[in-house]
Amino acid sequence: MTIAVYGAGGIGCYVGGRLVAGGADVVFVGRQRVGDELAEHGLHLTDYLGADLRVDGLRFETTPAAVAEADLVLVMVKSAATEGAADELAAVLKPGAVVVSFQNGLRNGEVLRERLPEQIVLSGMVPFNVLNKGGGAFHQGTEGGLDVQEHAALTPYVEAFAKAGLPLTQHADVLPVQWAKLLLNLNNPVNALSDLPLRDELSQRGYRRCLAAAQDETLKLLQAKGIRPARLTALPAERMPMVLRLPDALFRRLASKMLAIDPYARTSMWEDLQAGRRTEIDYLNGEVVRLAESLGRTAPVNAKLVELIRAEEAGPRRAWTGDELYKQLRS
Ligand SMILES: NC(=O)C1=CN([C@@H]2O[C@H](COP(=O)(O)OP(=O)(O)OC[C@H]3O[C@@H](n4cnc5c(N)ncnc54)[C@H](OP(=O)(O)O)[C@@H]3O)[C@@H](O)[C@H]2O)C=CC1
Ligand SMILES: CC(C)(CO)C(=O)C(=O)O
Repeated sequence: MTIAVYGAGGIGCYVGGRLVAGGADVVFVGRQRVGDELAEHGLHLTDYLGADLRVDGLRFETTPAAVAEADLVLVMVKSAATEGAADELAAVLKPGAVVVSFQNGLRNGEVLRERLPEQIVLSGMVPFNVLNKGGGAFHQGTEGGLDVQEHAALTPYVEAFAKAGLPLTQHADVLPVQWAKLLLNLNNPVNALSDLPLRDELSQRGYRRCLAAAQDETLKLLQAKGIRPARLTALPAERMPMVLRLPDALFRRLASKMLAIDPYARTSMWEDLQAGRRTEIDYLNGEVVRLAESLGRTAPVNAKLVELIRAEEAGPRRAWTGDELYKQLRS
């Protein structure tokens, strides 16, 4: 059984590398620059629990043809690249292959499904953070395995993921899981605008109030739409904004688990801005704006975060304090 990682970047190299370390047959498809980096330094995986793995002898390819024989394809490109990846996969994949989108946002599975009618396409979710440290080193900074839409076709792979230390949790209805993750990802722009590691950012009430405002707005819309987000954290999603607004000392005492984040961890949106790439803002906070529109409402806080990230993408960049940002979101 061959597993392909399609889009070998932060998440792809980490998840694929763990699978190889667990004994799975994995082919990585990604960019030449990443292949060169891995050829020069090898793949070095660490995690917040102290795991430290060196993975050698990777099969790294740069063309879609490399997945022609794959039985399971893990799609791990950024959301804006999904359409292109789907077209490439459609030209080479064998019928019946299983394709899982392990991407943030809600729509990637749909985009893949439309273009891959002969394959089994499932939506998945990565709850943890991976920092690309450069030189072939990738670090998992927060806890979690992998979540995925339930399907019998996944049965042959369950053991490989368990051996990789990234067990698959299957969900009959994955949409509430995706929305629950999206609620957490509403912090991505706040983190990117703060220019701080996640733990430093979430330690400050100013930034937490920004996230709480974005989550409150989203929760009201989800309620109107009849969607109840799944419970991914110790705290139900509905109670998160109230806890985020607590003063720092109280927050540290009552929500210490939320700060149990590796000091290096950042968000993928911060990484995108840092690398001068287009971010996934349209697929995260932009999704909330679209939900509001579909209900004949508005989502001003999330719309403002979209606008601010657009401005950062165009440059020049600046670091916002929590209070400055909160004022902007409320203006
Ligand atoms: N990083 C994280 O901590 C987390 C990320 N996620 C989600 O996982 C997904 C992947 O994120 P991440 O790993 O950070 O992204 P990266 O940008 O690090 O990795 C994606 C890689 O795929 C490459 N790529 C794009 N299109 C193709 C293609 N058609 N064929 C081959 N390679 C391609 C990209 O190259 P290029 O840059 O040249 O386009 C890039 O190297 C996103 O949806 C993200 O939101 C979820 C949880 C945590
Ligand atoms: C894990 C989390 C929420 C934060 O790193 C993420 O999904 C991301 O960075 O995109």
